[in-house]
This record gives sequence, structure tokens and C-alpha cells, in this order.
Amino acid sequence: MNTFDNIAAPATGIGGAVSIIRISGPDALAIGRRVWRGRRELGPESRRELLLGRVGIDSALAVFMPGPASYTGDDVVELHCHGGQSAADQALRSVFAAGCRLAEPGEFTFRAFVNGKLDLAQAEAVNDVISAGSDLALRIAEKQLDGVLSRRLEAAYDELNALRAECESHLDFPDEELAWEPDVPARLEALTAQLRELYDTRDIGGALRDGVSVVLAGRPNAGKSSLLNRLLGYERAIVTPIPGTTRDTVEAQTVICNLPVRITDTAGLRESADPIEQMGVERSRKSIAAASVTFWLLDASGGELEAELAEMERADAVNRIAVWNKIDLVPERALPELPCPAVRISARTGAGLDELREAFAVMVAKSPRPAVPEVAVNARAARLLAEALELLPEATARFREEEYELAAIGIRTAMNRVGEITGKTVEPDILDNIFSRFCIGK
Ligand SMILES: Nc1nc2c(c(=O)[nH]1)N(C=O)[C@@H](CNc1ccc(C(=O)N[C@@H](CCC(=O)O)C(=O)O)cc1)CN2
Ligand SMILES: Nc1nc2c(ncn2[C@@H]2O[C@H](COP(=O)(O)OP(=O)(O)OP(=O)(O)O)[C@@H](O)[C@H]2O)c(=O)[nH]1
Ligand SMILES: [Mg+2]
Repeated sequence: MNTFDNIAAPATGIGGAVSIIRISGPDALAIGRRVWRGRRELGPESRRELLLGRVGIDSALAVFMPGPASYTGDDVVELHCHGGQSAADQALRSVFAAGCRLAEPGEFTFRAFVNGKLDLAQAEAVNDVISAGSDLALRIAEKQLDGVLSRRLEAAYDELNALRAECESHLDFPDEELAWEPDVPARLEALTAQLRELYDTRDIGGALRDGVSVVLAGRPNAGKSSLLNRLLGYERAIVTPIPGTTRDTVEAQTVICNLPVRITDTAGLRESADPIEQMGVERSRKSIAAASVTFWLLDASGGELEAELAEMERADAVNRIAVWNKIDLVPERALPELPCPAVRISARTGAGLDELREAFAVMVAKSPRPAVPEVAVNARAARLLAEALELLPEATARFREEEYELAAIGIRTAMNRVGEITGKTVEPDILDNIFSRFCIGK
């Protein structure tokens, strides 16, 4: 990615009423002027004003945002054309003809990073904002974009740097005992605790970014597909009184207690002579093994409680919630105690659904009503924090043993790991890897 090129790309998806084409680079204004004509000329006077004019045959608005006060930090021109493929295409063609190339995925945000408008943690948050699957996921992404995580990491980085310098002064000036900071180990420990607190947000961070995978499992006819439809609020899967209705896995997305969820309905588990059904059951087992939470459906009205429970035990699914269904048919029935969280619901009437949702939120977020955490780190940050957390107790011990050189090396390495999260110290291939996962135009 050459940061001096002029780049352009559609900034909006298809299907909208307006299509925005974004141009960024040293010649953005000249290119904008060549392709867009209005009564007034695009230029420093029209800074951040939307002016009406034409791009080719389409009437379009244009705005000039001079760098460095722009999204990328370079000069930016946006053309707001009519929606649909044709208007945007002809505008884009004239932009390319005027001397732009198509931006690579994430290249606008990459430039914002290179120009110091955003650090790496904020740049990653841009992608999180776009892919946020729930309000909660969006809020946490917006906080990271605002720099909440970055500020904490910057403070940790500065403290590590100060402590590293302290270790080195023990080496460089071994006779100046009086000037030494007395509490280096205590400060190292406090810092380690802060980094661990950040590290401990990785599970909820992963759940918010990737969604939690939930599988609906159980014997045929237990009401898995009925529950799927209930949770989604529309008739996604076929429901019939015939056991073995669902043959293949059915996937959908939803939000439960503000957590984005990828949910899979499965074929009921049983032995069957039908080869197609057996293939479906095979898929069910695979989905159960891959999911992070299992809602295990049990027919509370059935005559075969033992068989259903045995099937559940045999599957040995992780993080399961036992869901006694069809409770509307047997409201008073005493049901066996189970070794896992259990709720009583009716997929038919909707009774107990809130309890199920809460049991799920407690399992995933340790709270029935997950609040917006200040920060929740992603997998990359968690990996780097884990490395720092491994080094710091070691370095603290070395310091106590007056092995200042080893302590300094450990602290410096931990500091660089923390710096990698915000992009202070980072390899180009890591940047490529991060930005290439963005969409074109971002
Ligand atoms: N039309 C349009 N809408 C958009 C964006 C955009 O680029 N274009 N955004 C992005 O994709 C998001 C908004 N984010 C932005 C962040 C910073 C700046 C910007 O120009 N910052 C300058 C000046 C800020 C100011 O006016 O006070 C700066 O930081 O110096 C623009 C958009 C969402 N909506
Ligand atoms: N009374 C009552 N009937 C229910 C309830 N939930 C599901 N049913 C009925 O039970 C039957 C089976 O429901 P499904 O949702 O298709 O069951 P399933 O677990 O998906 O079954 P398979 O796809 O065959 O594995 C249907 O006739 C549903 O209407 C419930 O809460 N109460
Ligand atoms: Mg079904």
C-alpha cells in the first residue's frame, strides 16, 4: 500500500438511496474538481459544506475535507451520488479516469493509522463497529474507537517504560542508592493486576465480536425447532408433530440479552434405519461438538424422561442448559434434579423464555443483564497481554533478587507486547493481516 497514491472506493453498500464515493490522497481535491461540477467550485472555501452539482450525468453532492482534519488525515473528497449500481459505477469510472486507483480493503483506515488519526486498537474498533451484532457489541466497539482501551494501554506502556528505566538506573549508577524509587516490585505488581483485568475481558470480548454459538439439541420432537422460531420471532424452521422433521442443521442469527448469537437447530438424536436421517444426526453431533453453549431440549410431557436424560448425558455437551419444554402440558409435574442449569419453558406459549435467556446470559457473561463493560479485548490483544503477563511476575522476582539486567529485559519485552496492541511497535505483516480483513471502502 503506497500511502501517497490517490485512492477511491464506494463507502456505502448497494441498495441504499445514496451511494457515497470516497476519494483520499494528495490530489483528492483536483480529482474531485475534475469529476464534479457545481455552481460553486469545490475548494478550501467550501470546506465541509455539501454542494450540489453533477458527476457525469448524475446530480450529486460533494464535500471537501482538507487534511489533516479528515477521516484519513489526507485530503478527502466525498461524492454523494444517487443510489443503485449505475450512478455509483459511472462516478467511480470517472474518478479512476481522473487519476485514482481502487482502494484496498481497509486502506482508508490504514491511512488514518499511518497519519496518527487512530491507533491500531482504534482502527480494529472501526471494524468491530461495522460488524457489531448487538447494541452491546456496538457500544463497546464505540468506546474502543473513542480510545478507552488505548488510554489504558498507553498508561501501562508509560509505567512499564518508567520501571524499565528504573531497573537500568540500578545498572548504570549502582552507587546512587538514594535516588532510587523504593517501590518497583509493588508498582510492577499493581501494573500486572491491571493488565490481568484487561486480559480477563477476553471471553466477553470474543462473545461480543464473534457472537456466541448456541446449538439446540435433543431427541426428536422435543421442540427444538419450535424454540428456534420462538427465539428468532419468525417461522424459520419447519415444525410438525412428526418426530424426525428436521433433517439438516438450520442456522440463524439473533440477539439474546444483548449478546449476538449464532444459533443452530439440529436433527433430533436417535437411532434410525433411514440413511438420510442418520446423516442429519451425524451433523447434529458435529454441531454440538462445535458450539460454545448447548440448549438441551427435554420433553417434560413425555413418557421417556429416562431415555432423554440418558441421551443428554451421553452427548456430554459443554456449557449446557437443560430446557424442559412443553411445560404447558404438565404444569405441575415434578421433574428430576439435573447436574446442570435447568429451566422450564413452553416453546408453544412462550412461558419461561425469559428465564432461559437469563440462564444463557449468566452462563456467557456471568450476569442476567450484561452491562456495557468499559473495555473488552479481542483475541490479538489477549494473546499479547498473555505474553506480557507471563513475563512480568518473572521480572518482579528478578528485581527482588537484584538481578536488574534480567528484570529490565523482561519489562522491556512486556512493554513491547503492550505497545503492539496500540501499534506503537508492530510488524508490517501484522498490519496487513489486520487491515486486509476490513471491507473495501473502509
Ligand atoms: N459521510 C461520511 N460519514 C461517515 C464517515 C465518513 O467518512 N463519511 N465515517 C467514517 O468512515 C464515520 C464518521 N467518522 C469520522 C471520523 C472522523 C472524521 C474527521 O474528519 N475527523 C477530523 C475532523 C473532526 C471534526 O470535524 O471535528 C479529525 O479527526 O481531525 C470524519 C468522519 C461515520 N460516518
Ligand atoms: N404443547 C406443546 N407442544 C409443543 C411445544 N413445543 C413444541 N411442541 C410441539 O411438538 C411437536 C414437535 O415440535 P418441533 O419443534 O418440530 O420438535 P423438534 O425437536 O424440532 O423435532 P425434530 O425436528 O423432529 O427433531 C410439534 O407438534 C410442536 O407443535 C410446547 O411447548 N408445548
Ligand atoms: Mg426440528
